[in-house]
Amino acid sequence: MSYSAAVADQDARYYRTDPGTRPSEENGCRVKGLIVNTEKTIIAPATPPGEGGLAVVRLSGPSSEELLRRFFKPSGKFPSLDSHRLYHGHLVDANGSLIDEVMAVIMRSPRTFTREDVAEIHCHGGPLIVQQILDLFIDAGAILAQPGEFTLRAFLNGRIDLAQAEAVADLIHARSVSAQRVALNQLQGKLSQIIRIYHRQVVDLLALVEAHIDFLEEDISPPQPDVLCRSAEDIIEAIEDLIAGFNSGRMIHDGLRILLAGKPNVGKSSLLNCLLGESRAIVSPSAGTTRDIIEESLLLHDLPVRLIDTAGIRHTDDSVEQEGVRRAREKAGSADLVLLLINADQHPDQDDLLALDSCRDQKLLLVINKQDLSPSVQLSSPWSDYPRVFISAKYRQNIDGLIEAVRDLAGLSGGADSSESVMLYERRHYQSLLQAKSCLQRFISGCRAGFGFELLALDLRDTLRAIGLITGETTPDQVLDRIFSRFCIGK
Ligand SMILES: Nc1nc2c(c(=O)[nH]1)N(C=O)[C@@H](CNc1ccc(C(=O)N[C@@H](CCC(=O)O)C(=O)O)cc1)CN2
Ligand SMILES: Nc1nc2c(ncn2[C@@H]2O[C@H](COP(=O)(O)OP(=O)(O)OP(=O)(O)O)[C@@H](O)[C@H]2O)c(=O)[nH]1
Ligand SMILES: [Mg+2]
Repeated sequence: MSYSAAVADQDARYYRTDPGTRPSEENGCRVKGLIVNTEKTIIAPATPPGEGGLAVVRLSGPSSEELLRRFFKPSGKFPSLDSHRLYHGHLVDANGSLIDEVMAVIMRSPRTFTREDVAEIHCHGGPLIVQQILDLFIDAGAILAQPGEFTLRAFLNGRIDLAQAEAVADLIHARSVSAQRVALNQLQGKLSQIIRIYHRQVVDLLALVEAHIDFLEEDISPPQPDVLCRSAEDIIEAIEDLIAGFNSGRMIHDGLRILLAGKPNVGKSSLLNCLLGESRAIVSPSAGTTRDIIEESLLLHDLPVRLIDTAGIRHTDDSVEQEGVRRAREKAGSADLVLLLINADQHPDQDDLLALDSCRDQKLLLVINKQDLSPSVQLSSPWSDYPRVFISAKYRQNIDGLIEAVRDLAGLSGGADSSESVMLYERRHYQSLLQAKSCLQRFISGCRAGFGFELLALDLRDTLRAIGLITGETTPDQVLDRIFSRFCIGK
Protein backbone atom coordinates (compact mmCIF):
# COMPACT_ATOMS: atom_id res chain seq x y z
CA MET A 1 0.00 0.00 0.00
CA SER A 2 1.31 3.45 -0.84
CA TYR A 3 1.89 6.15 1.74
CA SER A 4 -1.13 8.17 0.61
CA ALA A 5 -3.37 5.12 0.53
CA ALA A 6 -2.14 4.28 4.01
CA VAL A 7 -3.09 7.75 5.19
CA ALA A 8 -6.59 7.26 3.76
CA ASP A 9 -6.77 3.88 5.41
CA GLN A 10 -5.70 5.18 8.80
CA ASP A 11 -9.05 4.84 10.48
CA ALA A 12 -9.23 1.19 9.56
CA ARG A 13 -6.09 0.52 11.54
CA TYR A 14 -7.35 1.08 15.04
CA TYR A 15 -7.91 -2.13 16.90
CA ARG A 16 -7.34 -3.51 20.28
CA THR A 17 -4.99 -6.32 21.25
CA ASP A 18 -7.71 -7.98 23.26
CA PRO A 19 -10.27 -9.55 20.88
CA GLY A 20 -12.87 -9.38 23.65
CA THR A 21 -12.88 -5.61 23.45
CA ARG A 22 -12.94 -5.11 19.72
CA PRO A 23 -14.45 -1.81 18.63
CA SER A 24 -18.19 -2.14 18.46
CA GLU A 25 -20.32 -1.10 15.52
CA GLU A 26 -22.77 1.41 16.89
CA ASN A 27 -25.17 3.04 14.47
CA GLY A 28 -22.89 2.01 11.69
CA CYS A 29 -20.05 4.04 13.11
CA ARG A 30 -16.87 2.45 14.32
CA VAL A 31 -15.83 3.33 17.81
CA LYS A 32 -12.12 3.89 17.86
CA GLY A 33 -10.34 1.51 20.19
CA LEU A 34 -7.31 3.18 21.55
CA ILE A 35 -5.09 0.34 22.59
CA VAL A 36 -2.88 -0.13 19.57
CA ASN A 37 -1.63 -3.45 18.38
CA THR A 38 1.97 -3.35 19.40
CA GLU A 39 2.63 -6.52 17.43
CA LYS A 40 2.65 -4.25 14.40
CA THR A 41 5.61 -2.17 13.37
CA ILE A 42 4.78 1.47 12.71
CA ILE A 43 6.56 3.94 10.51
CA ALA A 44 6.35 7.72 10.03
CA PRO A 45 8.48 10.68 9.07
CA ALA A 46 9.86 12.20 12.27
CA THR A 47 10.69 15.49 10.55
CA PRO A 48 8.24 18.01 9.08
CA PRO A 49 7.15 17.72 5.46
CA GLY A 50 8.98 19.78 2.85
CA GLU A 51 12.59 20.25 1.89
CA GLY A 52 15.32 20.23 4.47
CA GLY A 53 18.92 19.28 5.02
CA LEU A 54 17.89 15.90 6.33
CA ALA A 55 14.72 13.99 7.00
CA VAL A 56 14.33 11.23 9.56
CA VAL A 57 12.02 8.28 9.06
CA ARG A 58 11.36 6.27 12.18
CA LEU A 59 10.13 2.73 12.75
CA SER A 60 8.99 1.21 16.02
CA GLY A 61 7.87 -2.33 16.72
CA PRO A 62 9.09 -5.92 16.56
CA SER A 63 9.98 -5.97 12.85
CA SER A 64 11.96 -2.73 12.87
CA GLU A 65 15.32 -4.46 12.75
CA GLU A 66 14.37 -7.07 10.18
CA LEU A 67 12.85 -4.41 7.89
CA LEU A 68 15.84 -2.11 8.24
CA ARG A 69 18.25 -4.93 7.45
CA ARG A 70 16.24 -5.85 4.38
CA PHE A 71 16.70 -2.46 2.70
CA PHE A 72 19.70 -0.84 4.39
CA LYS A 73 23.12 -1.88 3.11
CA PRO A 74 25.80 -0.60 5.48
CA SER A 75 29.11 0.47 3.97
CA GLY A 76 32.11 -1.58 5.00
CA LYS A 77 31.96 -5.05 6.40
CA PHE A 78 29.61 -5.08 9.36
CA PRO A 79 28.40 -8.53 10.25
CA SER A 80 25.79 -7.05 12.56
CA LEU A 81 24.41 -3.66 13.41
CA ASP A 82 25.24 -2.68 16.98
CA SER A 83 22.42 -1.11 18.88
CA HIS A 84 22.44 2.68 19.27
CA ARG A 85 25.17 3.18 16.63
CA LEU A 86 24.72 5.27 13.56
CA TYR A 87 25.88 3.59 10.35
CA HIS A 88 26.53 5.00 6.92
CA GLY A 89 25.12 3.08 4.00
CA HIS A 90 22.65 2.87 1.14
CA LEU A 91 18.95 2.27 1.08
CA VAL A 92 17.87 0.03 -1.79
CA ASP A 93 14.43 -1.19 -2.81
CA ALA A 94 13.27 -4.79 -3.28
CA ASN A 95 14.86 -4.90 -6.77
CA GLY A 96 18.14 -3.63 -5.47
CA SER A 97 17.86 -0.13 -6.99
CA LEU A 98 19.26 2.70 -4.97
CA ILE A 99 16.83 5.02 -3.16
CA ASP A 100 19.22 7.21 -1.18
CA GLU A 101 22.56 7.38 0.57
CA VAL A 102 21.65 7.46 4.25
CA MET A 103 22.69 7.03 7.85
CA ALA A 104 20.73 4.52 9.89
CA VAL A 105 20.52 3.31 13.45
CA ILE A 106 18.87 0.40 15.15
CA MET A 107 17.96 0.79 18.82
CA ARG A 108 16.99 -2.45 20.47
CA SER A 109 14.28 -2.71 23.07
CA PRO A 110 13.94 -1.69 25.84
CA ARG A 111 16.43 1.21 25.83
CA THR A 112 14.39 3.27 23.36
CA PHE A 113 11.84 6.04 23.23
CA THR A 114 8.94 3.59 22.84
CA ARG A 115 10.60 0.69 24.70
CA GLU A 116 10.16 -1.27 21.46
CA ASP A 117 12.79 -1.94 18.82
CA VAL A 118 13.28 1.35 16.99
CA ALA A 119 15.04 2.02 13.69
CA GLU A 120 15.77 5.43 12.24
CA ILE A 121 16.80 6.33 8.74
CA HIS A 122 18.43 9.71 8.32
CA CYS A 123 18.03 10.46 4.62
CA HIS A 124 18.33 13.54 2.43
CA GLY A 125 15.53 15.94 3.22
CA GLY A 126 13.42 15.74 0.09
CA PRO A 127 9.70 14.96 0.18
CA LEU A 128 10.00 12.46 -2.67
CA ILE A 129 12.74 10.52 -0.89
CA VAL A 130 10.71 10.35 2.30
CA GLN A 131 7.68 9.22 0.32
CA GLN A 132 9.67 6.44 -1.38
CA ILE A 133 11.08 5.22 1.91
CA LEU A 134 7.62 5.12 3.48
CA ASP A 135 6.22 3.26 0.47
CA LEU A 136 9.07 0.77 0.61
CA PHE A 137 8.52 -0.13 4.26
CA ILE A 138 4.73 -0.03 4.09
CA ASP A 139 4.84 -2.44 1.11
CA ALA A 140 7.02 -4.69 3.25
CA GLY A 141 4.45 -4.79 6.06
CA ALA A 142 5.02 -1.76 8.24
CA ILE A 143 1.98 0.41 8.91
CA LEU A 144 1.77 4.16 8.97
CA ALA A 145 1.76 5.51 12.53
CA GLN A 146 -1.20 7.42 13.87
CA PRO A 147 -0.55 10.96 15.09
CA GLY A 148 1.16 10.60 18.46
CA GLU A 149 1.47 6.83 18.19
CA PHE A 150 5.17 6.68 19.06
CA THR A 151 4.47 8.62 22.24
CA LEU A 152 1.32 6.59 22.85
CA ARG A 153 3.42 3.40 22.69
CA ALA A 154 5.93 4.92 25.12
CA PHE A 155 2.95 5.56 27.42
CA LEU A 156 1.35 2.13 26.94
CA ASN A 157 4.69 0.44 27.49
CA GLY A 158 5.08 2.33 30.76
CA ARG A 159 8.13 4.40 29.86
CA ILE A 160 6.32 7.65 30.53
CA ASP A 161 3.04 8.52 32.17
CA LEU A 162 0.24 10.56 30.65
CA ALA A 163 1.38 13.92 32.03
CA GLN A 164 4.81 13.30 30.49
CA ALA A 165 3.27 12.27 27.18
CA GLU A 166 1.26 15.49 27.11
CA ALA A 167 4.44 17.40 27.85
CA VAL A 168 6.01 15.99 24.67
CA ALA A 169 3.33 17.74 22.59
CA ASP A 170 3.54 20.89 24.71
CA LEU A 171 7.30 21.01 24.27
CA ILE A 172 6.94 20.82 20.52
CA HIS A 173 4.27 23.52 20.51
CA ALA A 174 6.07 25.85 22.94
CA ARG A 175 6.62 29.30 21.46
CA SER A 176 8.25 30.96 24.45
CA VAL A 177 11.24 29.95 26.53
CA SER A 178 9.19 29.79 29.73
CA ALA A 179 6.54 27.58 28.12
CA GLN A 180 9.34 25.36 26.85
CA ARG A 181 10.95 25.16 30.29
CA VAL A 182 7.71 24.31 32.05
CA ALA A 183 6.92 21.59 29.50
CA LEU A 184 10.43 20.17 29.78
CA ASN A 185 10.11 19.98 33.57
CA GLN A 186 6.87 18.10 33.11
CA LEU A 187 8.48 15.76 30.57
CA GLN A 188 11.22 15.03 33.10
CA GLY A 189 8.47 13.82 35.43
CA LYS A 190 8.53 16.63 37.98
CA LEU A 191 4.76 17.09 37.99
CA SER A 192 4.22 13.33 38.02
CA GLN A 193 6.47 13.05 41.06
CA ILE A 194 4.33 15.51 43.00
CA ILE A 195 1.15 13.80 41.86
CA ARG A 196 2.54 10.46 43.02
CA ILE A 197 3.19 11.94 46.46
CA TYR A 198 -0.45 13.04 46.73
CA HIS A 199 -1.52 9.62 45.52
CA ARG A 200 0.64 7.92 48.15
CA GLN A 201 -0.79 10.09 50.92
CA VAL A 202 -4.37 9.30 49.93
CA VAL A 203 -3.53 5.59 49.69
CA ASP A 204 -2.12 5.72 53.23
CA LEU A 205 -5.24 7.44 54.47
CA LEU A 206 -7.42 4.89 52.68
CA ALA A 207 -5.43 2.06 54.24
CA LEU A 208 -6.14 3.50 57.67
CA VAL A 209 -9.86 3.71 56.93
CA GLU A 210 -10.08 0.31 55.24
CA ALA A 211 -8.18 -1.45 57.99
CA HIS A 212 -11.05 -0.59 60.21
CA ILE A 213 -13.67 -1.88 57.77
CA ASP A 214 -11.90 -5.20 57.40
CA PHE A 215 -11.10 -5.81 61.03
CA LEU A 216 -14.28 -4.58 62.56
CA GLU A 217 -14.59 -7.49 64.97
CA GLU A 218 -11.04 -7.23 66.19
CA ASP A 219 -10.25 -5.05 69.05
CA ILE A 220 -8.28 -2.31 67.32
CA SER A 221 -9.26 1.22 68.14
CA PRO A 222 -10.78 3.08 65.15
CA PRO A 223 -8.86 6.05 63.78
CA GLN A 224 -9.93 9.30 65.38
CA PRO A 225 -12.01 11.48 63.06
CA ASP A 226 -9.91 14.56 63.72
CA VAL A 227 -6.73 12.66 62.88
CA LEU A 228 -8.28 11.60 59.56
CA CYS A 229 -9.51 15.13 58.90
CA ARG A 230 -6.12 16.63 59.59
CA SER A 231 -4.43 14.27 57.13
CA ALA A 232 -7.00 15.13 54.47
CA GLU A 233 -6.58 18.84 55.17
CA ASP A 234 -2.82 18.53 54.73
CA ILE A 235 -3.30 16.89 51.36
CA ILE A 236 -5.81 19.56 50.31
CA GLU A 237 -3.34 22.25 51.31
CA ALA A 238 -0.64 20.71 49.13
CA ILE A 239 -3.05 20.36 46.21
CA GLU A 240 -4.06 23.99 46.63
CA ASP A 241 -0.44 25.06 46.27
CA LEU A 242 -0.34 23.50 42.85
CA ILE A 243 -3.78 24.78 41.88
CA ALA A 244 -2.77 28.33 42.85
CA GLY A 245 -0.14 28.38 40.12
CA PHE A 246 -2.56 27.33 37.39
CA ASN A 247 -3.46 30.79 36.24
CA SER A 248 0.15 31.77 35.71
CA GLY A 249 0.90 28.41 34.14
CA ARG A 250 -1.97 28.79 31.75
CA MET A 251 -0.83 32.26 30.74
CA ILE A 252 2.70 31.03 30.09
CA HIS A 253 1.34 28.15 28.08
CA ASP A 254 -1.59 29.69 26.17
CA GLY A 255 -0.49 33.29 26.24
CA LEU A 256 -2.16 36.27 27.79
CA ARG A 257 -5.16 37.89 26.12
CA ILE A 258 -4.68 41.62 26.43
CA LEU A 259 -7.36 44.04 25.34
CA LEU A 260 -6.52 47.60 24.35
CA ALA A 261 -9.43 49.77 25.45
CA GLY A 262 -10.14 53.45 25.75
CA LYS A 263 -12.03 56.24 24.07
CA PRO A 264 -11.19 57.14 20.46
CA ASN A 265 -7.84 58.69 19.66
CA VAL A 266 -6.02 57.80 22.91
CA GLY A 267 -3.50 55.77 20.90
CA LYS A 268 -4.67 52.15 21.16
CA SER A 269 -3.70 51.30 17.61
CA SER A 270 -0.44 53.21 18.02
CA LEU A 271 0.36 51.03 21.02
CA LEU A 272 -0.50 47.86 19.09
CA ASN A 273 1.85 48.90 16.31
CA CYS A 274 4.53 49.91 18.77
CA LEU A 275 4.46 46.54 20.57
CA LEU A 276 4.30 44.62 17.31
CA GLY A 277 7.13 46.62 15.83
CA GLU A 278 5.22 47.11 12.59
CA SER A 279 2.48 49.32 11.32
CA ARG A 280 -0.32 46.78 11.53
CA ALA A 281 -3.31 49.00 12.39
CA ILE A 282 -4.26 52.30 10.80
CA VAL A 283 -3.40 55.23 13.03
CA SER A 284 -4.88 58.66 12.40
CA PRO A 285 -5.59 61.87 14.26
CA SER A 286 -9.31 61.51 13.56
CA ALA A 287 -11.32 59.81 16.29
CA GLY A 288 -13.08 56.58 15.39
CA THR A 289 -10.38 55.20 13.09
CA THR A 290 -10.49 51.56 14.21
CA ARG A 291 -13.84 49.87 13.61
CA ASP A 292 -13.02 46.18 13.44
CA ILE A 293 -11.29 44.13 16.07
CA ILE A 294 -7.63 43.52 15.27
CA GLU A 295 -5.87 40.60 16.96
CA GLU A 296 -2.18 39.85 16.78
CA SER A 297 0.08 37.38 18.58
CA LEU A 298 3.47 38.44 19.83
CA LEU A 299 6.02 37.82 22.56
CA LEU A 300 6.44 40.51 25.21
CA HIS A 301 9.79 39.70 26.81
CA ASP A 302 9.12 35.99 26.33
CA LEU A 303 5.50 36.21 27.45
CA PRO A 304 3.21 35.01 24.66
CA VAL A 305 0.47 37.56 24.21
CA ARG A 306 -2.63 37.91 22.09
CA LEU A 307 -3.12 41.64 21.68
CA ILE A 308 -6.61 42.86 20.78
CA ASP A 309 -7.16 46.36 19.41
CA THR A 310 -10.72 47.61 19.43
CA ALA A 311 -12.82 50.56 18.37
CA GLY A 312 -12.60 53.50 20.78
CA ILE A 313 -15.54 53.43 23.15
CA ARG A 314 -17.81 56.50 23.11
CA HIS A 315 -21.40 57.55 22.46
CA THR A 316 -21.80 57.78 18.73
CA ASP A 317 -24.55 58.15 16.12
CA ASP A 318 -22.51 56.47 13.40
CA SER A 319 -24.00 52.98 13.07
CA VAL A 320 -20.78 51.35 11.89
CA GLU A 321 -18.88 52.86 14.78
CA GLN A 322 -21.68 51.78 17.16
CA GLU A 323 -21.18 48.20 16.02
CA GLY A 324 -17.44 48.56 16.62
CA VAL A 325 -18.11 49.85 20.12
CA ARG A 326 -20.50 46.98 20.80
CA ARG A 327 -17.88 44.46 19.72
CA ALA A 328 -15.23 46.17 21.81
CA ARG A 329 -17.40 45.91 24.93
CA GLU A 330 -18.14 42.28 24.18
CA LYS A 331 -14.42 41.48 23.84
CA ALA A 332 -13.59 43.08 27.18
CA GLY A 333 -15.03 40.12 29.06
CA SER A 334 -12.81 37.53 27.38
CA ALA A 335 -9.52 39.24 28.12
CA ASP A 336 -7.10 38.28 30.90
CA LEU A 337 -6.03 41.86 31.22
CA VAL A 338 -7.27 45.21 29.93
CA LEU A 339 -4.95 48.07 29.13
CA LEU A 340 -7.16 51.11 29.46
CA LEU A 341 -5.58 54.04 27.68
CA ILE A 342 -6.14 57.67 28.59
CA ASN A 343 -4.40 60.84 27.43
CA ALA A 344 -1.64 62.35 29.51
CA ASP A 345 -2.46 65.88 28.34
CA GLN A 346 -6.13 65.82 29.25
CA HIS A 347 -8.20 65.18 32.34
CA PRO A 348 -10.30 62.04 31.99
CA ASP A 349 -13.75 62.99 30.70
CA GLN A 350 -17.14 61.35 30.21
CA ASP A 351 -15.96 59.20 27.30
CA ASP A 352 -13.03 57.93 29.39
CA LEU A 353 -15.49 57.04 32.15
CA LEU A 354 -17.65 55.20 29.64
CA ALA A 355 -14.61 53.19 28.54
CA LEU A 356 -13.72 52.47 32.17
CA ASP A 357 -17.27 51.28 32.81
CA SER A 358 -17.01 48.76 30.00
CA CYS A 359 -14.11 46.96 31.69
CA ARG A 360 -14.43 47.74 35.37
CA ASP A 361 -14.73 44.09 36.35
CA GLN A 362 -11.56 43.11 34.55
CA LYS A 363 -7.99 43.08 35.71
CA LEU A 364 -7.05 46.55 34.59
CA LEU A 365 -3.92 48.58 33.99
CA LEU A 366 -4.31 52.27 33.35
CA VAL A 367 -1.97 53.30 30.55
CA ILE A 368 -1.45 57.02 30.42
CA ASN A 369 -0.35 57.63 26.85
CA LYS A 370 1.23 60.63 25.12
CA GLN A 371 3.45 61.41 28.10
CA ASP A 372 5.60 63.34 25.60
CA LEU A 373 2.84 65.99 25.52
CA SER A 374 2.50 66.35 29.27
CA PRO A 375 4.71 64.85 31.96
CA SER A 376 1.91 64.14 34.43
CA VAL A 377 -1.80 64.30 34.90
CA GLN A 378 -3.57 64.72 38.23
CA LEU A 379 -5.84 61.73 38.80
CA SER A 380 -8.57 61.45 41.38
CA SER A 381 -10.95 58.60 42.17
CA PRO A 382 -11.93 56.36 40.42
CA TRP A 383 -8.83 56.77 38.25
CA SER A 384 -6.41 56.84 41.14
CA ASP A 385 -7.68 53.40 42.27
CA TYR A 386 -5.94 51.53 39.46
CA PRO A 387 -2.32 50.60 38.88
CA ARG A 388 -0.94 52.90 36.20
CA VAL A 389 1.98 53.42 33.91
CA PHE A 390 3.00 56.43 31.77
CA ILE A 391 4.11 55.80 28.21
CA SER A 392 4.34 57.27 24.78
CA ALA A 393 3.23 54.81 22.12
CA LYS A 394 4.25 57.12 19.32
CA TYR A 395 7.77 57.74 20.63
CA ARG A 396 8.23 54.31 22.28
CA GLN A 397 8.78 55.73 25.73
CA ASN A 398 8.68 53.46 28.81
CA ILE A 399 7.53 50.39 26.90
CA ASP A 400 9.71 48.24 29.18
CA GLY A 401 7.92 49.78 32.15
CA LEU A 402 4.61 48.85 30.56
CA ILE A 403 5.69 45.24 29.98
CA GLU A 404 6.94 44.99 33.56
CA ALA A 405 3.59 46.30 34.83
CA VAL A 406 1.77 43.74 32.67
CA ARG A 407 3.86 40.88 34.04
CA ASP A 408 3.30 42.15 37.60
CA LEU A 409 -0.43 42.34 37.16
CA ALA A 410 -0.58 38.89 35.57
CA GLY A 411 1.34 37.55 38.58
CA LEU A 412 4.26 36.48 36.39
CA SER A 413 7.12 38.51 37.78
CA GLY A 414 9.73 36.27 39.37
CA GLY A 415 8.91 32.70 40.38
CA ALA A 416 7.68 31.58 36.99
CA ASP A 417 11.08 31.60 35.39
CA SER A 418 12.82 29.53 38.02
CA SER A 419 14.09 26.52 36.10
CA GLU A 420 13.01 24.16 38.87
CA SER A 421 9.42 25.30 38.95
CA VAL A 422 6.65 22.84 38.36
CA MET A 423 3.63 24.60 37.01
CA LEU A 424 0.17 23.42 36.37
CA TYR A 425 -0.85 24.61 32.93
CA GLU A 426 -3.11 21.95 31.47
CA ARG A 427 -6.78 22.60 32.19
CA ARG A 428 -7.27 18.82 32.35
CA HIS A 429 -4.80 18.54 35.23
CA TYR A 430 -6.30 21.54 36.97
CA GLN A 431 -9.80 20.08 36.77
CA SER A 432 -8.64 16.71 38.04
CA LEU A 433 -7.05 18.36 41.05
CA LEU A 434 -10.17 20.43 41.75
CA GLN A 435 -12.11 17.20 41.63
CA ALA A 436 -9.66 15.50 43.99
CA LYS A 437 -9.94 18.43 46.35
CA SER A 438 -13.72 18.31 46.44
CA CYS A 439 -13.66 14.55 47.08
CA LEU A 440 -11.35 15.16 50.02
CA GLN A 441 -13.63 17.90 51.29
CA ARG A 442 -16.54 15.48 51.10
CA PHE A 443 -14.43 13.01 53.06
CA ILE A 444 -13.78 15.62 55.74
CA SER A 445 -17.46 16.54 56.10
CA GLY A 446 -18.28 12.82 56.21
CA CYS A 447 -15.74 12.33 58.99
CA ARG A 448 -17.15 15.21 60.95
CA ALA A 449 -20.70 13.95 60.47
CA GLY A 450 -19.64 10.55 61.77
CA PHE A 451 -20.24 8.62 58.54
CA GLY A 452 -19.28 4.95 58.45
CA PHE A 453 -15.84 3.92 57.21
CA GLU A 454 -17.28 2.25 54.12
CA LEU A 455 -18.69 5.56 52.94
CA LEU A 456 -15.53 7.46 53.82
CA ALA A 457 -13.49 4.95 51.85
CA LEU A 458 -15.61 5.69 48.80
CA ASP A 459 -14.65 9.37 48.92
CA LEU A 460 -11.00 8.44 49.12
CA ARG A 461 -11.30 6.05 46.18
CA ASP A 462 -12.92 8.86 44.20
CA THR A 463 -9.99 11.07 45.17
CA LEU A 464 -7.53 8.46 43.89
CA ARG A 465 -9.45 8.16 40.65
CA ALA A 466 -9.32 11.94 40.15
CA ILE A 467 -5.59 12.08 40.87
CA GLY A 468 -4.99 9.09 38.60
CA LEU A 469 -6.51 10.98 35.66
CA ILE A 470 -3.42 13.16 35.51
CA THR A 471 -0.88 10.38 35.21
CA GLY A 472 -3.20 8.25 33.08
CA GLU A 473 -3.87 5.44 35.51
CA THR A 474 -7.61 6.03 35.47
CA THR A 475 -8.01 7.99 32.26
CA PRO A 476 -10.79 6.75 29.98
CA ASP A 477 -9.92 5.79 26.40
CA GLN A 478 -11.88 8.67 24.86
CA VAL A 479 -9.76 11.14 26.81
CA LEU A 480 -6.54 9.40 25.79
CA ASP A 481 -7.77 9.47 22.23
CA ARG A 482 -8.34 13.22 22.41
CA ILE A 483 -4.95 13.84 23.98
CA PHE A 484 -2.96 11.85 21.45
CA SER A 485 -4.84 13.20 18.46
CA ARG A 486 -3.35 16.62 19.30
CA PHE A 487 0.03 15.24 18.25
CA CYS A 488 1.55 15.43 14.84
CA ILE A 489 2.26 12.33 12.77
CA GLY A 490 5.65 10.92 13.59
CA LYS A 491 5.69 11.97 17.28
N1 LIG B 1 17.34 10.62 16.77
C1 LIG B 1 16.45 10.85 17.73
N2 LIG B 1 16.52 11.96 18.46
C2 LIG B 1 15.60 12.23 19.42
C3 LIG B 1 14.56 11.32 19.70
C4 LIG B 1 14.50 10.13 18.90
O1 LIG B 1 13.60 9.30 19.03
N3 LIG B 1 15.45 9.94 17.95
N4 LIG B 1 13.65 11.63 20.71
C5 LIG B 1 12.40 11.07 20.78
O2 LIG B 1 11.47 11.64 21.27
C6 LIG B 1 13.96 12.68 21.68
C7 LIG B 1 14.82 12.11 22.77
N5 LIG B 1 14.06 11.34 23.65
C8 LIG B 1 14.33 10.06 24.02
C9 LIG B 1 13.82 9.61 25.22
C10 LIG B 1 14.12 8.36 25.67
C11 LIG B 1 14.92 7.52 24.94
C12 LIG B 1 15.30 6.19 25.47
O3 LIG B 1 15.86 5.39 24.77
N6 LIG B 1 15.02 5.92 26.73
C13 LIG B 1 15.31 4.67 27.42
C14 LIG B 1 16.67 4.68 28.12
C15 LIG B 1 17.80 5.20 27.30
C16 LIG B 1 19.16 4.64 27.75
O4 LIG B 1 19.28 4.21 28.92
O5 LIG B 1 20.08 4.67 26.94
C17 LIG B 1 14.30 4.41 28.49
O6 LIG B 1 13.82 5.39 29.09
O7 LIG B 1 14.01 3.25 28.72
C18 LIG B 1 15.41 7.95 23.71
C19 LIG B 1 15.11 9.22 23.26
C20 LIG B 1 14.61 13.82 20.98
N7 LIG B 1 15.68 13.38 20.11
N1 LIG C 1 2.06 62.92 20.80
C1 LIG C 1 1.64 61.68 20.77
N2 LIG C 1 0.70 61.32 19.89
C2 LIG C 1 0.27 60.04 19.90
C3 LIG C 1 0.83 59.09 20.78
N3 LIG C 1 0.23 57.91 20.55
C4 LIG C 1 -0.68 58.10 19.56
N4 LIG C 1 -0.65 59.39 19.16
C5 LIG C 1 -1.46 60.01 18.12
O1 LIG C 1 -2.83 59.96 18.49
C6 LIG C 1 -3.64 59.83 17.32
C7 LIG C 1 -4.61 58.66 17.49
O2 LIG C 1 -3.87 57.46 17.54
P1 LIG C 1 -4.53 56.07 17.26
O3 LIG C 1 -3.51 55.05 17.59
O4 LIG C 1 -5.16 56.02 15.93
O5 LIG C 1 -5.66 56.07 18.38
P2 LIG C 1 -6.80 54.99 18.65
O6 LIG C 1 -7.01 54.95 20.11
O7 LIG C 1 -6.48 53.72 17.99
O8 LIG C 1 -8.06 55.66 17.98
P3 LIG C 1 -9.42 54.97 17.42
O9 LIG C 1 -9.02 53.83 16.56
O10 LIG C 1 -10.04 56.06 16.68
O11 LIG C 1 -10.20 54.55 18.61
C8 LIG C 1 -2.71 59.65 16.16
O12 LIG C 1 -2.56 60.87 15.52
C9 LIG C 1 -1.41 59.23 16.82
O13 LIG C 1 -0.27 59.60 16.08
C10 LIG C 1 1.86 59.51 21.69
O14 LIG C 1 2.41 58.74 22.47
N5 LIG C 1 2.21 60.81 21.64
MG1 LIG D 1 -7.43 52.61 16.59
